[in-house]
Amino acid sequence: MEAGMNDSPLVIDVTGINKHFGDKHVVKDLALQVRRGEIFGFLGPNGSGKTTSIRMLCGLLTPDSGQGTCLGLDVLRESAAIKRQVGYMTQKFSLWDDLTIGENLDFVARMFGMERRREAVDRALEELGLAGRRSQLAGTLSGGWKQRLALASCLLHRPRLLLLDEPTAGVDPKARRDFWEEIHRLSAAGITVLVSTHYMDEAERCHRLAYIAYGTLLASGTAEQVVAAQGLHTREISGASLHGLGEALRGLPGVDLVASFGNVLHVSGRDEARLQASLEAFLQGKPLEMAVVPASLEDAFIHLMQGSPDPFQG
Ligand SMILES: Nc1ncnc2c1ncn2[C@@H]1O[C@H](COP(=O)(O)OP(=O)(O)OP(=O)(O)O)[C@@H](O)[C@H]1O
Repeated sequence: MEAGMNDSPLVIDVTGINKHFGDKHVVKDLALQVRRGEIFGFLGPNGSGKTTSIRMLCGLLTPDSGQGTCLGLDVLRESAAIKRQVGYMTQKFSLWDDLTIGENLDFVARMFGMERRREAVDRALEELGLAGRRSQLAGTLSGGWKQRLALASCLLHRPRLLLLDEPTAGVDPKARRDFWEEIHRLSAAGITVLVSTHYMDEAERCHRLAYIAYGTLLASGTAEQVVAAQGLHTREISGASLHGLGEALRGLPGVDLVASFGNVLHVSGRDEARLQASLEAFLQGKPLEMAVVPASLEDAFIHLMQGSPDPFQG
């Protein structure tokens, strides 16, 4: 978290939030506090309730139970007012391909019933570096520029809270980096950002993050805190042939998880002495090397995931 952010007012402050769809309990007792200007990441497997949580926080979906505020407004009773004050970028943001960039923004401004639309559209174009492309058809933009336009649309009505649902899915690395620079600029200007992602590098760019699996928030904090809370000790195994090694290592005493990272394996466990003893015995005489490395955020997430069986399966 940035220096001083601990004193910033809470923009999201909810507890005991629940949501069911039929007999599926998809968000369970969610408690979340996010401060002004913070970039807060939501991570977790598909179907774990990230989108549903975001939709409840921005007033698009009413929780079955719970309490709290978003932007100082009651999440159960004042959802319409919340909706007007947040910017929400959905997973499959939609633009009108056969309208120009300027027309797309003007259309959104009309939907929000904004006054001085021209001014707002000009400002949005300027702020996101789209001014030179005002007359270009949205359908001709690359993925990265489309996403930039979608972000500009969400910002038109000057929201104080941005909710971004997997905003960079399918966008190339350069465009993803630019997008995150923009998110950090917005954060520095006091806009709070709640963002869901499956990318580890993006998780590390958040001030704080939460890991959700099957509706339950399993961990939250800075990336360092989330990793530390898992209490993992990690060894990196490298060598000429790692083929089949993962399977052989899983199940050894002291080995809680094995994860491949390119040409190396991360082998982790909570009991360092048992992990070390098992690996030393296993590796003896084999053309493999072992090094002590810090557990990564991905190791921590895999560990969290392993401890959380999918209640909707079998
Ligand atoms: N409107 C709905 N009606 C019924 N079930 C729903 C509805 N919306 C979501 N669900 C179910 O709720 C669960 C949580 O879905 P949600 O989209 O919130 O997960 P997610 O974490 O955002 O997943 P992903 O990473 O795939 O986007 C899933 O099992 C999903 O099928």
